[in-house]
Amino acid sequence: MGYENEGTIFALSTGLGRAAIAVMRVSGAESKNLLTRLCGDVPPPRHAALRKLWQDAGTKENLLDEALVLWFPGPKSYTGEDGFELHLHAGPAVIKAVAEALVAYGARPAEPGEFTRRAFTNGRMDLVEAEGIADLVEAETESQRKLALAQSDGVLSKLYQNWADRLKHVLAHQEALIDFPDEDLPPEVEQGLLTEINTLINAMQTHIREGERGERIRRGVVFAIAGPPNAGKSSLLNWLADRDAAIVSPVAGTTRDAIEVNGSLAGVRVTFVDTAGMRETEDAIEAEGVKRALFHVKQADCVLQMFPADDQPKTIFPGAVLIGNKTDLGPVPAKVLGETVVPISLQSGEGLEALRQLLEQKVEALTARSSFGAPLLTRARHKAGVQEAVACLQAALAQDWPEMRGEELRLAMRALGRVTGHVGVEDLLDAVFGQFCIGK
Ligand SMILES: Nc1nc2c(c(=O)[nH]1)N(C=O)[C@@H](CNc1ccc(C(=O)N[C@@H](CCC(=O)O)C(=O)O)cc1)CN2
Ligand SMILES: Nc1nc2c(ncn2[C@@H]2O[C@H](COP(=O)(O)OP(=O)(O)OP(=O)(O)O)[C@@H](O)[C@H]2O)c(=O)[nH]1
Ligand SMILES: [Mg+2]
Repeated sequence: MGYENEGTIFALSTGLGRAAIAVMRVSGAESKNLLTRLCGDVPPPRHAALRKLWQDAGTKENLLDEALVLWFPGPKSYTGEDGFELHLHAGPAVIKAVAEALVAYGARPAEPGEFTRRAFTNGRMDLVEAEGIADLVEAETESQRKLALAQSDGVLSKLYQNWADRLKHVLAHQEALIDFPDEDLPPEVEQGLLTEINTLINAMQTHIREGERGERIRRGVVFAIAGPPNAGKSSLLNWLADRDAAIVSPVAGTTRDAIEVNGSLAGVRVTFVDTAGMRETEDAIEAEGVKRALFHVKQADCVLQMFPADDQPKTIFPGAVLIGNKTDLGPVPAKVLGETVVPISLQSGEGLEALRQLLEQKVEALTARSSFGAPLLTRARHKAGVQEAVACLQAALAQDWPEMRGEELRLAMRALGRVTGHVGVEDLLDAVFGQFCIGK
Protein backbone atom coordinates (compact mmCIF):
# COMPACT_ATOMS: atom_id res chain seq x y z
CA MET A 1 0.00 0.00 0.00
CA GLY A 2 1.36 3.38 -0.97
CA TYR A 3 0.72 5.26 2.25
CA GLU A 4 0.70 4.74 6.00
CA ASN A 5 -2.04 5.59 8.44
CA GLU A 6 -0.78 8.80 9.85
CA GLY A 7 -1.60 10.02 13.30
CA THR A 8 -4.78 10.15 15.26
CA ILE A 9 -7.62 11.84 13.45
CA PHE A 10 -10.94 13.31 14.50
CA ALA A 11 -14.01 14.67 12.77
CA LEU A 12 -17.51 15.79 13.45
CA SER A 13 -19.45 12.87 11.94
CA THR A 14 -22.84 14.51 12.21
CA GLY A 15 -23.66 17.45 9.93
CA LEU A 16 -23.38 21.10 10.85
CA GLY A 17 -26.52 23.04 11.61
CA ARG A 18 -29.04 23.12 14.43
CA ALA A 19 -29.25 19.76 16.16
CA ALA A 20 -29.47 18.30 19.64
CA ILE A 21 -26.56 15.87 19.55
CA ALA A 22 -23.26 15.92 17.63
CA VAL A 23 -21.05 12.89 17.19
CA MET A 24 -17.31 13.49 17.25
CA ARG A 25 -15.33 10.54 16.02
CA VAL A 26 -11.68 9.79 16.78
CA SER A 27 -9.40 7.08 15.37
CA GLY A 28 -5.73 6.24 15.70
CA ALA A 29 -3.02 4.94 17.97
CA GLU A 30 -3.28 7.80 20.47
CA SER A 31 -7.01 7.25 21.04
CA LYS A 32 -6.69 5.58 24.42
CA ASN A 33 -4.48 8.39 25.74
CA LEU A 34 -6.77 11.08 24.37
CA LEU A 35 -9.84 9.47 25.89
CA THR A 36 -8.12 9.11 29.28
CA ARG A 37 -7.03 12.76 29.21
CA LEU A 38 -10.58 13.84 28.36
CA CYS A 39 -12.67 11.78 30.75
CA GLY A 40 -10.29 10.08 33.15
CA ASP A 41 -10.87 6.44 32.15
CA VAL A 42 -11.67 4.15 29.24
CA PRO A 43 -15.21 2.74 29.40
CA PRO A 44 -15.86 -0.91 28.50
CA PRO A 45 -15.64 -1.54 24.72
CA ARG A 46 -18.67 -0.56 22.65
CA HIS A 47 -20.79 0.36 25.66
CA ALA A 48 -22.10 3.88 25.97
CA ALA A 49 -20.92 5.53 29.16
CA LEU A 50 -21.89 8.94 30.50
CA ARG A 51 -18.77 10.99 31.29
CA LYS A 52 -17.79 14.54 32.09
CA LEU A 53 -15.27 15.75 29.54
CA TRP A 54 -12.44 17.94 30.83
CA GLN A 55 -9.71 19.86 29.16
CA ASP A 56 -7.53 17.74 31.42
CA ALA A 57 -9.28 15.07 33.46
CA GLY A 58 -6.15 14.76 35.62
CA THR A 59 -6.63 18.22 37.11
CA LYS A 60 -10.41 18.46 36.46
CA GLU A 61 -9.79 21.85 34.96
CA ASN A 62 -12.24 23.45 32.56
CA LEU A 63 -15.29 21.26 32.12
CA LEU A 64 -16.04 20.97 28.37
CA ASP A 65 -19.27 18.98 28.25
CA GLU A 66 -21.13 16.02 29.68
CA ALA A 67 -21.17 13.40 26.91
CA LEU A 68 -21.90 9.82 26.01
CA VAL A 69 -18.61 8.14 25.31
CA LEU A 70 -18.01 4.97 23.28
CA TRP A 71 -14.67 3.15 23.19
CA PHE A 72 -13.91 1.04 20.09
CA PRO A 73 -10.69 -0.94 20.51
CA GLY A 74 -8.89 -2.14 17.37
CA PRO A 75 -8.29 -4.21 15.38
CA LYS A 76 -11.96 -5.17 14.95
CA SER A 77 -13.37 -1.66 15.05
CA TYR A 78 -14.81 0.10 12.01
CA THR A 79 -11.43 1.59 11.06
CA GLY A 80 -9.46 -1.44 12.25
CA GLU A 81 -7.61 0.61 14.87
CA ASP A 82 -8.37 2.08 18.32
CA GLY A 83 -10.96 4.81 18.30
CA PHE A 84 -13.79 6.40 20.24
CA GLU A 85 -16.87 8.53 19.83
CA LEU A 86 -18.16 11.44 21.83
CA HIS A 87 -21.89 12.12 21.64
CA LEU A 88 -21.85 15.80 22.56
CA HIS A 89 -24.39 18.54 23.06
CA ALA A 90 -24.43 19.95 19.55
CA GLY A 91 -23.69 23.62 20.23
CA PRO A 92 -20.92 25.03 18.05
CA ALA A 93 -19.01 26.24 21.13
CA VAL A 94 -19.04 22.76 22.67
CA ILE A 95 -17.78 21.24 19.43
CA LYS A 96 -15.08 23.87 19.13
CA ALA A 97 -13.89 23.42 22.72
CA VAL A 98 -13.67 19.63 22.37
CA ALA A 99 -11.92 19.90 18.97
CA GLU A 100 -9.37 22.28 20.50
CA ALA A 101 -8.70 19.89 23.34
CA LEU A 102 -8.16 17.03 20.88
CA VAL A 103 -5.76 19.16 18.82
CA ALA A 104 -3.90 20.19 21.98
CA TYR A 105 -3.35 16.47 22.71
CA GLY A 106 -1.97 15.81 19.23
CA ALA A 107 -4.95 14.72 17.11
CA ARG A 108 -5.62 16.35 13.74
CA PRO A 109 -8.81 16.88 11.73
CA ALA A 110 -9.51 13.97 9.35
CA GLU A 111 -9.50 14.31 5.56
CA PRO A 112 -12.82 13.50 3.83
CA GLY A 113 -13.38 9.76 3.82
CA GLU A 114 -10.30 9.14 5.93
CA PHE A 115 -12.01 6.84 8.48
CA THR A 116 -13.26 4.57 5.73
CA ARG A 117 -9.93 4.87 3.93
CA ARG A 118 -8.30 3.51 7.07
CA ALA A 119 -10.86 0.72 7.21
CA PHE A 120 -9.77 -0.18 3.65
CA THR A 121 -6.04 0.08 4.40
CA ASN A 122 -6.49 -2.04 7.51
CA GLY A 123 -8.27 -4.74 5.52
CA ARG A 124 -11.71 -4.18 7.08
CA MET A 125 -13.34 -3.78 3.66
CA ASP A 126 -12.37 -3.64 0.01
CA LEU A 127 -12.65 -0.65 -2.31
CA VAL A 128 -16.03 -1.62 -3.71
CA GLU A 129 -17.49 -1.96 -0.20
CA ALA A 130 -15.98 1.39 0.78
CA GLU A 131 -17.64 2.99 -2.24
CA GLY A 132 -20.89 1.35 -1.16
CA ILE A 133 -20.61 3.08 2.22
CA ALA A 134 -20.04 6.42 0.50
CA ASP A 135 -23.17 5.81 -1.58
CA LEU A 136 -25.18 4.75 1.48
CA VAL A 137 -24.38 8.03 3.18
CA GLU A 138 -25.54 9.88 0.04
CA ALA A 139 -28.61 7.73 -0.66
CA GLU A 140 -31.81 9.75 -0.96
CA THR A 141 -34.22 7.16 -2.28
CA GLU A 142 -35.20 3.63 -1.33
CA SER A 143 -33.60 2.10 -4.43
CA GLN A 144 -30.33 3.97 -3.84
CA ARG A 145 -30.34 2.79 -0.22
CA LYS A 146 -30.86 -0.86 -1.16
CA LEU A 147 -28.22 -0.80 -3.88
CA ALA A 148 -25.65 0.92 -1.66
CA LEU A 149 -26.40 -1.29 1.36
CA ALA A 150 -25.91 -4.47 -0.67
CA GLN A 151 -22.67 -3.09 -2.09
CA SER A 152 -21.31 -1.98 1.29
CA ASP A 153 -22.19 -5.43 2.61
CA GLY A 154 -19.96 -7.11 0.01
CA VAL A 155 -22.51 -8.43 -2.48
CA LEU A 156 -20.79 -6.83 -5.48
CA SER A 157 -17.30 -7.54 -4.12
CA LYS A 158 -18.20 -11.23 -3.88
CA LEU A 159 -19.09 -11.27 -7.58
CA TYR A 160 -15.78 -9.66 -8.57
CA GLN A 161 -13.90 -11.87 -6.13
CA ASN A 162 -15.59 -14.94 -7.60
CA TRP A 163 -14.46 -13.93 -11.09
CA ALA A 164 -10.94 -13.27 -9.85
CA ASP A 165 -10.82 -16.68 -8.12
CA ARG A 166 -12.01 -18.43 -11.24
CA LEU A 167 -9.37 -16.60 -13.29
CA LYS A 168 -6.76 -17.73 -10.80
CA HIS A 169 -7.88 -21.27 -11.40
CA VAL A 170 -7.76 -20.83 -15.18
CA LEU A 171 -4.29 -19.32 -14.86
CA ALA A 172 -3.11 -22.25 -12.74
CA HIS A 173 -4.14 -24.63 -15.50
CA GLN A 174 -2.56 -22.38 -18.09
CA GLU A 175 0.70 -22.36 -16.11
CA ALA A 176 0.62 -26.12 -16.03
CA LEU A 177 0.35 -26.20 -19.82
CA ILE A 178 3.35 -23.87 -20.02
CA ASP A 179 5.52 -25.67 -17.48
CA PHE A 180 4.78 -29.23 -18.42
CA PRO A 181 4.05 -29.22 -22.14
CA ASP A 182 5.49 -32.70 -22.56
CA GLU A 183 3.63 -34.36 -19.75
CA ASP A 184 0.47 -36.17 -20.50
CA LEU A 185 -1.98 -33.46 -19.64
CA PRO A 186 -5.28 -34.53 -21.09
CA PRO A 187 -6.55 -32.31 -23.97
CA GLU A 188 -9.63 -31.51 -21.88
CA VAL A 189 -7.44 -29.26 -19.75
CA GLU A 190 -7.00 -26.73 -22.54
CA GLN A 191 -10.57 -27.13 -23.74
CA GLY A 192 -11.93 -26.62 -20.22
CA LEU A 193 -9.80 -23.55 -19.82
CA LEU A 194 -11.09 -21.96 -23.03
CA THR A 195 -14.69 -22.74 -22.08
CA GLU A 196 -14.22 -21.14 -18.68
CA ILE A 197 -12.72 -18.01 -20.25
CA ASN A 198 -15.74 -17.75 -22.54
CA THR A 199 -18.14 -18.22 -19.64
CA LEU A 200 -16.40 -15.45 -17.73
CA ILE A 201 -16.48 -13.11 -20.73
CA ASN A 202 -20.22 -13.70 -21.06
CA ALA A 203 -20.86 -13.06 -17.37
CA MET A 204 -18.83 -9.86 -17.47
CA GLN A 205 -20.52 -8.61 -20.62
CA THR A 206 -23.96 -9.25 -19.11
CA HIS A 207 -22.87 -7.38 -15.99
CA ILE A 208 -21.73 -4.41 -18.10
CA ARG A 209 -24.93 -4.43 -20.16
CA GLU A 210 -27.13 -4.52 -17.05
CA GLY A 211 -24.84 -1.99 -15.44
CA GLU A 212 -26.55 1.01 -16.96
CA ARG A 213 -29.48 0.16 -14.67
CA GLY A 214 -27.30 0.28 -11.58
CA GLU A 215 -25.71 3.51 -12.73
CA ARG A 216 -29.20 4.99 -13.26
CA ILE A 217 -30.29 3.98 -9.76
CA ARG A 218 -27.14 5.43 -8.28
CA ARG A 219 -27.10 8.77 -10.09
CA GLY A 220 -30.85 9.04 -10.83
CA VAL A 221 -32.94 8.60 -13.98
CA VAL A 222 -32.67 11.73 -16.13
CA PHE A 223 -35.72 13.00 -18.01
CA ALA A 224 -35.24 15.85 -20.48
CA ILE A 225 -38.34 17.93 -21.23
CA ALA A 226 -38.13 19.11 -24.83
CA GLY A 227 -40.37 20.62 -27.49
CA PRO A 228 -41.27 23.87 -29.22
CA PRO A 229 -41.54 27.20 -27.38
CA ASN A 230 -44.70 27.71 -25.33
CA ALA A 231 -45.55 23.99 -25.28
CA GLY A 232 -45.77 24.20 -21.48
CA LYS A 233 -42.43 22.53 -20.67
CA SER A 234 -41.62 24.80 -17.75
CA SER A 235 -45.20 24.42 -16.49
CA LEU A 236 -44.70 20.63 -16.53
CA LEU A 237 -41.38 20.97 -14.67
CA ASN A 238 -43.04 23.06 -11.98
CA TRP A 239 -45.82 20.53 -11.57
CA LEU A 240 -43.33 17.66 -11.32
CA ALA A 241 -41.19 19.64 -8.86
CA ASP A 242 -44.26 20.81 -6.93
CA ARG A 243 -42.79 24.32 -6.81
CA ASP A 244 -42.02 27.31 -9.04
CA ALA A 245 -38.62 26.11 -10.22
CA ALA A 246 -38.79 27.69 -13.69
CA ILE A 247 -40.26 30.89 -15.10
CA VAL A 248 -43.53 30.34 -16.99
CA SER A 249 -44.74 33.01 -19.40
CA PRO A 250 -46.75 33.38 -22.60
CA VAL A 251 -43.63 34.73 -24.32
CA ALA A 252 -42.19 32.11 -26.68
CA GLY A 253 -38.52 31.53 -25.81
CA THR A 254 -38.77 32.17 -22.07
CA THR A 255 -36.46 29.37 -20.93
CA ARG A 256 -32.85 29.55 -22.08
CA ASP A 257 -30.65 27.80 -19.52
CA ALA A 258 -31.53 24.21 -18.76
CA ILE A 259 -33.17 23.98 -15.33
CA GLU A 260 -32.71 20.79 -13.33
CA VAL A 261 -34.94 19.57 -10.55
CA ASN A 262 -34.37 16.44 -8.47
CA GLY A 263 -37.12 14.30 -7.10
CA SER A 264 -38.13 10.71 -6.61
CA LEU A 265 -40.51 8.47 -8.56
CA ALA A 266 -41.34 4.87 -7.66
CA GLY A 267 -38.58 5.02 -5.01
CA VAL A 268 -35.96 6.00 -7.59
CA ARG A 269 -34.07 9.25 -7.70
CA VAL A 270 -34.98 11.22 -10.81
CA THR A 271 -33.80 14.46 -12.41
CA PHE A 272 -36.06 16.47 -14.68
CA VAL A 273 -34.33 18.90 -17.02
CA ASP A 274 -36.43 21.70 -18.48
CA THR A 275 -34.94 23.07 -21.70
CA ALA A 276 -35.29 25.97 -24.09
CA GLY A 277 -38.06 25.63 -26.67
CA MET A 278 -36.61 24.41 -29.95
CA ARG A 279 -36.97 26.67 -32.96
CA GLU A 280 -34.90 28.56 -35.53
CA THR A 281 -33.89 31.83 -33.93
CA GLU A 282 -31.85 34.95 -34.64
CA ASP A 283 -31.30 35.56 -30.92
CA ALA A 284 -27.79 34.34 -30.04
CA ILE A 285 -28.69 33.58 -26.41
CA GLU A 286 -31.80 31.66 -27.36
CA ALA A 287 -29.75 29.77 -30.00
CA GLU A 288 -27.30 28.74 -27.27
CA GLY A 289 -30.30 27.59 -25.22
CA VAL A 290 -31.48 25.43 -28.12
CA LYS A 291 -27.98 23.95 -28.46
CA ARG A 292 -28.03 23.07 -24.76
CA ALA A 293 -31.51 21.61 -25.09
CA LEU A 294 -30.26 19.23 -27.80
CA PHE A 295 -27.33 18.26 -25.58
CA HIS A 296 -29.69 17.35 -22.70
CA VAL A 297 -31.96 15.42 -25.03
CA LYS A 298 -28.95 13.33 -26.09
CA GLN A 299 -27.77 12.75 -22.50
CA ALA A 300 -31.15 11.91 -21.03
CA ASP A 301 -32.36 8.40 -20.17
CA CYS A 302 -35.78 9.41 -21.48
CA VAL A 303 -37.13 12.43 -23.36
CA LEU A 304 -40.50 13.94 -22.49
CA GLN A 305 -41.39 15.49 -25.83
CA MET A 306 -44.12 18.08 -25.35
CA PHE A 307 -46.25 19.88 -27.85
CA PRO A 308 -49.27 22.14 -27.50
CA ALA A 309 -52.64 21.07 -28.91
CA ASP A 310 -52.23 23.36 -31.94
CA ASP A 311 -48.64 22.47 -32.93
CA GLN A 312 -47.95 18.80 -33.72
CA PRO A 313 -44.35 17.59 -33.99
CA LYS A 314 -42.90 16.64 -37.40
CA THR A 315 -40.24 14.37 -35.85
CA ILE A 316 -40.09 12.35 -32.66
CA PHE A 317 -36.99 11.83 -30.51
CA PRO A 318 -36.14 8.12 -30.23
CA GLY A 319 -37.89 6.48 -27.28
CA ALA A 320 -39.58 9.75 -26.27
CA VAL A 321 -42.79 9.95 -24.26
CA LEU A 322 -45.05 12.15 -26.41
CA ILE A 323 -47.08 14.60 -24.36
CA GLY A 324 -49.83 16.71 -25.92
CA ASN A 325 -50.52 19.69 -23.63
CA LYS A 326 -53.35 22.24 -23.36
CA THR A 327 -56.29 19.86 -23.92
CA ASP A 328 -58.35 22.64 -22.29
CA LEU A 329 -57.84 24.71 -25.47
CA GLY A 330 -58.61 22.00 -28.01
CA PRO A 331 -58.31 18.30 -28.75
CA VAL A 332 -54.93 16.57 -28.94
CA PRO A 333 -54.57 13.72 -31.49
CA ALA A 334 -54.44 10.19 -30.02
CA LYS A 335 -51.39 9.42 -32.16
CA VAL A 336 -48.72 11.40 -33.98
CA LEU A 337 -46.51 9.67 -36.60
CA GLY A 338 -47.81 6.36 -35.26
CA GLU A 339 -46.76 7.12 -31.66
CA THR A 340 -49.24 7.29 -28.79
CA VAL A 341 -49.80 10.73 -27.29
CA VAL A 342 -50.41 11.32 -23.58
CA PRO A 343 -53.03 14.11 -23.45
CA ILE A 344 -52.71 16.54 -20.54
CA SER A 345 -53.61 20.03 -19.47
CA LEU A 346 -51.42 21.75 -16.93
CA GLN A 347 -54.16 24.34 -16.66
CA SER A 348 -57.09 22.04 -15.84
CA GLY A 349 -55.08 19.14 -14.44
CA GLU A 350 -56.52 16.68 -16.93
CA GLY A 351 -54.33 13.62 -17.60
CA LEU A 352 -51.70 14.55 -15.02
CA GLU A 353 -52.20 11.54 -12.73
CA ALA A 354 -52.10 9.22 -15.74
CA LEU A 355 -48.86 10.90 -16.83
CA ARG A 356 -47.35 10.42 -13.37
CA GLN A 357 -48.20 6.73 -13.48
CA LEU A 358 -46.68 6.41 -16.92
CA LEU A 359 -43.47 8.10 -15.73
CA GLU A 360 -43.32 5.72 -12.75
CA GLN A 361 -43.61 2.78 -15.14
CA LYS A 362 -40.89 4.30 -17.30
CA VAL A 363 -38.59 4.64 -14.28
CA GLU A 364 -39.28 1.05 -13.29
CA ALA A 365 -38.53 -0.16 -16.82
CA LEU A 366 -35.30 1.84 -16.95
CA THR A 367 -34.02 0.48 -13.64
CA ALA A 368 -35.45 -3.05 -13.43
CA ARG A 369 -32.94 -5.85 -13.70
CA SER A 370 -33.55 -8.69 -16.11
CA SER A 371 -31.31 -11.26 -14.41
CA PHE A 372 -32.91 -11.64 -11.01
CA GLY A 373 -30.73 -11.20 -7.97
CA ALA A 374 -27.43 -10.51 -9.76
CA PRO A 375 -25.66 -7.54 -8.18
CA LEU A 376 -25.64 -4.45 -10.35
CA LEU A 377 -22.64 -2.50 -11.51
CA THR A 378 -22.90 1.01 -10.09
CA ARG A 379 -19.91 3.04 -11.17
CA ALA A 380 -17.92 4.00 -14.24
CA ARG A 381 -14.75 2.93 -12.37
CA HIS A 382 -16.02 -0.63 -12.01
CA LYS A 383 -17.28 -0.65 -15.57
CA ALA A 384 -13.86 0.42 -16.89
CA GLY A 385 -12.16 -2.34 -14.87
CA VAL A 386 -14.56 -5.05 -16.01
CA GLN A 387 -14.32 -3.84 -19.61
CA GLU A 388 -10.55 -4.05 -19.39
CA ALA A 389 -10.81 -7.57 -18.00
CA VAL A 390 -13.07 -8.56 -20.90
CA ALA A 391 -10.62 -7.08 -23.42
CA CYS A 392 -7.75 -9.05 -21.83
CA LEU A 393 -9.76 -12.27 -21.83
CA GLN A 394 -10.65 -11.78 -25.47
CA ALA A 395 -6.97 -11.19 -26.20
CA ALA A 396 -6.18 -14.37 -24.24
CA LEU A 397 -8.56 -16.38 -26.42
CA ALA A 398 -6.96 -14.93 -29.55
CA GLN A 399 -3.49 -16.06 -28.40
CA ASP A 400 -2.42 -19.58 -29.07
CA TRP A 401 0.99 -19.04 -27.57
CA PRO A 402 0.59 -20.29 -23.99
CA GLU A 403 2.99 -17.79 -22.39
CA MET A 404 1.16 -14.88 -24.01
CA ARG A 405 -2.21 -16.25 -23.03
CA GLY A 406 -1.00 -16.53 -19.44
CA GLU A 407 0.06 -12.88 -19.58
CA GLU A 408 -3.37 -11.75 -20.79
CA LEU A 409 -5.04 -13.75 -18.03
CA ARG A 410 -2.78 -12.09 -15.49
CA LEU A 411 -3.71 -8.66 -16.88
CA ALA A 412 -7.41 -9.53 -16.66
CA MET A 413 -6.97 -10.48 -13.00
CA ARG A 414 -5.06 -7.31 -12.35
CA ALA A 415 -7.90 -5.27 -13.88
CA LEU A 416 -10.38 -6.92 -11.48
CA GLY A 417 -7.93 -6.56 -8.61
CA ARG A 418 -7.77 -2.84 -9.19
CA VAL A 419 -11.55 -2.67 -8.99
CA THR A 420 -11.70 -4.32 -5.57
CA GLY A 421 -8.36 -2.91 -4.48
CA HIS A 422 -6.78 -6.31 -3.94
CA VAL A 423 -4.22 -6.21 -6.77
CA GLY A 424 -2.98 -9.65 -5.65
CA VAL A 425 0.15 -10.53 -7.56
CA GLU A 426 1.95 -12.30 -4.70
CA ASP A 427 -1.08 -14.22 -3.68
CA LEU A 428 -1.55 -15.20 -7.30
CA LEU A 429 1.79 -17.04 -7.28
CA ASP A 430 0.74 -19.02 -4.20
CA ALA A 431 -2.48 -20.01 -5.88
CA VAL A 432 -0.73 -21.09 -9.06
CA PHE A 433 1.74 -23.31 -7.30
CA GLY A 434 -0.34 -24.25 -4.32
CA GLN A 435 -3.42 -25.33 -6.15
CA PHE A 436 -2.14 -27.47 -8.92
CA CYS A 437 -1.15 -31.03 -8.12
CA ILE A 438 2.11 -31.44 -10.00
CA GLY A 439 2.81 -34.97 -8.83
CA LYS A 440 -0.09 -36.27 -10.81
N1 LIG B 1 -22.57 6.09 16.35
C1 LIG B 1 -22.25 5.41 15.27
N2 LIG B 1 -23.22 4.99 14.45
C2 LIG B 1 -22.90 4.31 13.31
C3 LIG B 1 -21.56 4.03 12.97
C4 LIG B 1 -20.56 4.48 13.87
O1 LIG B 1 -19.35 4.28 13.65
N3 LIG B 1 -20.95 5.15 14.99
N4 LIG B 1 -21.27 3.35 11.79
C5 LIG B 1 -20.06 3.38 11.13
O2 LIG B 1 -19.75 4.31 10.44
C6 LIG B 1 -22.33 2.61 11.13
C7 LIG B 1 -22.44 1.28 11.76
N5 LIG B 1 -21.27 0.52 11.51
C8 LIG B 1 -20.41 0.09 12.46
C9 LIG B 1 -19.57 -0.96 12.14
C10 LIG B 1 -18.73 -1.47 13.12
C11 LIG B 1 -18.72 -0.90 14.37
C12 LIG B 1 -17.86 -1.48 15.45
O3 LIG B 1 -17.17 -0.81 16.14
N6 LIG B 1 -17.97 -2.74 15.65
C13 LIG B 1 -17.36 -3.40 16.76
C14 LIG B 1 -18.31 -4.47 17.24
C15 LIG B 1 -18.39 -5.67 16.34
C16 LIG B 1 -19.14 -6.77 17.01
O4 LIG B 1 -18.66 -7.24 18.04
O5 LIG B 1 -20.19 -7.16 16.46
C17 LIG B 1 -16.07 -4.05 16.41
O6 LIG B 1 -15.92 -4.41 15.24
O7 LIG B 1 -15.26 -4.14 17.31
C18 LIG B 1 -19.53 0.16 14.67
C19 LIG B 1 -20.38 0.67 13.70
C20 LIG B 1 -23.59 3.39 11.18
N7 LIG B 1 -23.88 3.92 12.51
N1 LIG C 1 -54.39 27.04 -21.65
C1 LIG C 1 -53.28 26.47 -21.21
N2 LIG C 1 -52.17 27.18 -21.10
C2 LIG C 1 -51.07 26.57 -20.67
C3 LIG C 1 -51.07 25.20 -20.32
N3 LIG C 1 -49.83 24.87 -19.93
C4 LIG C 1 -49.07 25.98 -20.01
N4 LIG C 1 -49.83 27.02 -20.45
C5 LIG C 1 -49.40 28.38 -20.69
O1 LIG C 1 -48.56 28.38 -21.83
C6 LIG C 1 -47.59 29.42 -21.72
C7 LIG C 1 -46.21 28.82 -21.93
O2 LIG C 1 -45.93 27.94 -20.86
P1 LIG C 1 -44.44 27.57 -20.45
O3 LIG C 1 -44.53 26.50 -19.45
O4 LIG C 1 -43.68 28.79 -20.13
O5 LIG C 1 -43.93 26.99 -21.85
P2 LIG C 1 -42.48 26.50 -22.27
O6 LIG C 1 -42.65 25.31 -23.12
O7 LIG C 1 -41.63 26.37 -21.07
O8 LIG C 1 -41.97 27.70 -23.16
P3 LIG C 1 -40.47 28.15 -23.50
O9 LIG C 1 -39.69 28.21 -22.22
O10 LIG C 1 -40.65 29.50 -24.10
O11 LIG C 1 -39.92 27.18 -24.46
C8 LIG C 1 -47.77 30.02 -20.33
O12 LIG C 1 -48.50 31.17 -20.44
C9 LIG C 1 -48.54 28.95 -19.60
O13 LIG C 1 -49.32 29.46 -18.55
C10 LIG C 1 -52.28 24.48 -20.46
O14 LIG C 1 -52.38 23.29 -20.19
N5 LIG C 1 -53.34 25.15 -20.92
MG1 LIG D 1 -39.91 27.25 -20.51
